[in-house]
Amino acid sequence: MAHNEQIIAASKKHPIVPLDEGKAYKYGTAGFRMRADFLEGVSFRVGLLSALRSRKLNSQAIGVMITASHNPAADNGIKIVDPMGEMLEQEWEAYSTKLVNCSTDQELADTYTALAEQFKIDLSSPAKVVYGRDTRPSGHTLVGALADALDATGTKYVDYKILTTPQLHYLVRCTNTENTPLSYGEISEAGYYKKLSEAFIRALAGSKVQGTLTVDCANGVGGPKLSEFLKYVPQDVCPFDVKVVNDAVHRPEVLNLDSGADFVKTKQRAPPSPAPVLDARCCSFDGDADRLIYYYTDSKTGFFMLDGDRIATLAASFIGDLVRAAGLQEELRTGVVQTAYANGASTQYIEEHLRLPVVCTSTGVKHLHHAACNFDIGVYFEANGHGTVVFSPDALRAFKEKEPQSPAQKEALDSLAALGDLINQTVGDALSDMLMVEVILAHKAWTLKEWSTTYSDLPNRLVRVEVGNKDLFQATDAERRLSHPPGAQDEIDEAVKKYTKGRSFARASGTENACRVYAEAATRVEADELANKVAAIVRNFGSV
Ligand SMILES: CC(=O)N[C@H]1[C@@H](OP(=O)(O)O)O[C@H](CO)[C@@H](O)[C@@H]1O
Ligand SMILES: [Mg+2]
Repeated sequence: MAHNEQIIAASKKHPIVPLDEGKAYKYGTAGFRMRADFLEGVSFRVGLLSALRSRKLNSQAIGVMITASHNPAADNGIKIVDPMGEMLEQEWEAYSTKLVNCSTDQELADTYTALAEQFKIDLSSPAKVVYGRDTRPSGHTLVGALADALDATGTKYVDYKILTTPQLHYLVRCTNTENTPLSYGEISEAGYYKKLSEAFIRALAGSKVQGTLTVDCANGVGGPKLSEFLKYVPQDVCPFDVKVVNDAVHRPEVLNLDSGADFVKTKQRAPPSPAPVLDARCCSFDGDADRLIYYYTDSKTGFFMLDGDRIATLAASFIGDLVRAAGLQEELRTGVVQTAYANGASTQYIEEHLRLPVVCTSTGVKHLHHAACNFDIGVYFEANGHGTVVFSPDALRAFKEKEPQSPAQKEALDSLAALGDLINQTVGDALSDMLMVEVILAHKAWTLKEWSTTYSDLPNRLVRVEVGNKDLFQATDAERRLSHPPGAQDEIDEAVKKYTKGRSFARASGTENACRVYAEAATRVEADELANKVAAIVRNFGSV
């Protein structure tokens, strides 16, 4: 039977749920993400697209991750991962949207064939897809639909079952680099733990992690995976005292409930359970373990959060010092990538204190990742805790091959090489980022309080504004200004002018049906006032 007939037959088992009039499925910032009962047909169709993509890219393996990250338990989502573990190329997001929105099985099969023709894809060539899912119960049905699409298109596949999102990215890259000079690691979950634990010990280079680290896993997949990782850290060689909390994966209804990195960042407080312990070093993962936020509670000043901006500045400062100690500062360009949501004080600290260049990109990690790859060492984090550090092939080679002229230089080169292995090169990874932070704190012998004094955040406010049609709002200049509707940016500029250290911008959200307004200023009162004024401007322009 030709692919076409098989696709039509298999598709009947996984029909697409029609959306309300005028609505369509869309491959957004985080792939397709919505209530899980809409996603079975979507998953099937994503399977078809992944098969095409693999064949288009000379049979390299494509990844599919089934997760809705920090969303409520009833949601789920589907994301496609490109061969080096990076996010799906943007142009193909549109093709997947097109395939998913076909209204009949026949139209689906025809669109599949048309795409194959458009890209001159030989449908009899080999194709491979590897996939995993988070702990949501709906994941079962969704991988079933995915596998049916892969069978119908004669695609080989590996089901890695339950994984964190960054683990799947790791496995995709390992699969496609096996037996090459770029080999990224052993192609297994155990390989991931081995690589990270070995690099962690090397990067610590004898420094000791101080005290207990409490890790809130949002009752998601990060819990069991962190516990598994810890078995690979020999406590006699490397004492690492970790308390894993909120790891009730057997109770799907509590996933992301009052816990996790997104809760901590948006509510600006510690999870209520377990009860916060004064001065304890704590961090939170999100539901699929690709975001990380640190925090502590001080007896006098209360809750203090160290978010993505803080992690970026910590990493940039440490790595910048190592690059200088290794004598590589002329050879390798180090830089930091942020979005407009980064606190202005962090940007100033990086530029003026660390003397490193900062690039601002649009929201969404794929934009940051791309910009970070233009540096030899690119540190990127969104304020929400999603990010990583990417090293160019030149940088990795220099760490391994440069002849050290002194023991101190050798030590710096070894540390950089270890960080190159420790830090996930494919995507932000809560576990790997956490180990990086722990290494840096151990080397500096810093508590979270010491880390938090490097600079003071400007008071800021993020507001969500409901508007009739968010598409009226079009942004430019890395989303820092509005080009449409006409006149809106002039009014925002007028408002901002009145505030000391004032900065504010508005943009349409890429994940929700709303606009977001960010404002910061010298004082809390001014930041709130500015945010309210700009929100009022947006509301006004959005109501026409
Ligand atoms: C202000 C903010 O936090 N925006 C988030 C949010 O995007 P929006 O386009 O702002 O809805 O979701 C994205 C995907 O998770 C994340 O990358 C981004 O940082
Ligand atoms: Mg996530």
